Amino acid sequence: MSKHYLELSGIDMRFRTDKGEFEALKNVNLRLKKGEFVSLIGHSGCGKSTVLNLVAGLHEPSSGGVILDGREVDGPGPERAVVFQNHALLPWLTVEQNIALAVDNTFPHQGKAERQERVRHFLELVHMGHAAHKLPGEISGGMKQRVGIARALSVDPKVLLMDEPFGALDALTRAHLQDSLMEIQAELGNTVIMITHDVDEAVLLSDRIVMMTNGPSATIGEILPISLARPRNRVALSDDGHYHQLRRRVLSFLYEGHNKVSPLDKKARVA
Ligand SMILES: Nc1ncnc2c1ncn2[C@@H]1O[C@H](COP(=O)(O)OP(=O)(O)OP(=O)(O)O)[C@@H](O)[C@H]1O
Repeated sequence: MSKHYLELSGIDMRFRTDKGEFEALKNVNLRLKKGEFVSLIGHSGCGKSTVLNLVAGLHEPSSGGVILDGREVDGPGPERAVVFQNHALLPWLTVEQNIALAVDNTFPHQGKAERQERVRHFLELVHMGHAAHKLPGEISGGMKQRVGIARALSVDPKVLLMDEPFGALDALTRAHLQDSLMEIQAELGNTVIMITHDVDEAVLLSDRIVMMTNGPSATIGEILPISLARPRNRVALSDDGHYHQLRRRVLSFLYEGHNKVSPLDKKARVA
């Protein structure tokens, strides 16, 4: 068995299109330790969501494979929970019912009281206990995202996959959620892969930042370890020289050399 918790090996991903085959990814190799927080960053269209979808089991790679905790990923499953940018809550169910649906589906053999306790626990973890009986349409975008995170965590996933989870939020709400996520991560020790376009977010949250080259045939260009001590404080880091060096390294990867995207390319929207 691999000593790595999550392993992507030799992954190529080709899509069939009207114009023939399109090779989105070429030879992607990545290994995560249990409890590691890894961010994926790269220009729009380089293949970040494709990598996440492969780990989620939503795509099957053209070559190579994904192994999680010693088992090959061959389809979606509750041990790989996904948090999307647009939360994807069911609008006709309350906040509590949205989480209960996931819990009931994943733990059908647990008693009702135990399942209810689990739902409550994760609602409290994201500070949403007070809104348990509200509908998604009655809460803010940031609150919806908290519920989405609670729902994903409530099924005890082996890996949490986050696709730009805070991308649609205003800067202050985003900062609050990043802080909450760091607290939750410190408490639960989840293994996380997060896609982001935000360099500051990547440096603040990650143990490593995986920087992808531009497609087609995108691959991992560089992996940057983030050795900043935890817990991390955004205000203190704003005066930290090492933080700025790391930030600069990511910016230079994205905007210099072969990864540079023309300013005319409207798809380039890396912050
Ligand atoms: N089902 C598909 N069929 C054909 N091409 C696809 C499919 N899914 C993705 N692609 C292509 O693969 C490439 C990578 O797409 P992907 O969505 O993974 O990029 P991304 O880095 O997540 O982009 P963004 O940052 O804009 O969300 C793109 O060129 C995209 O058009």
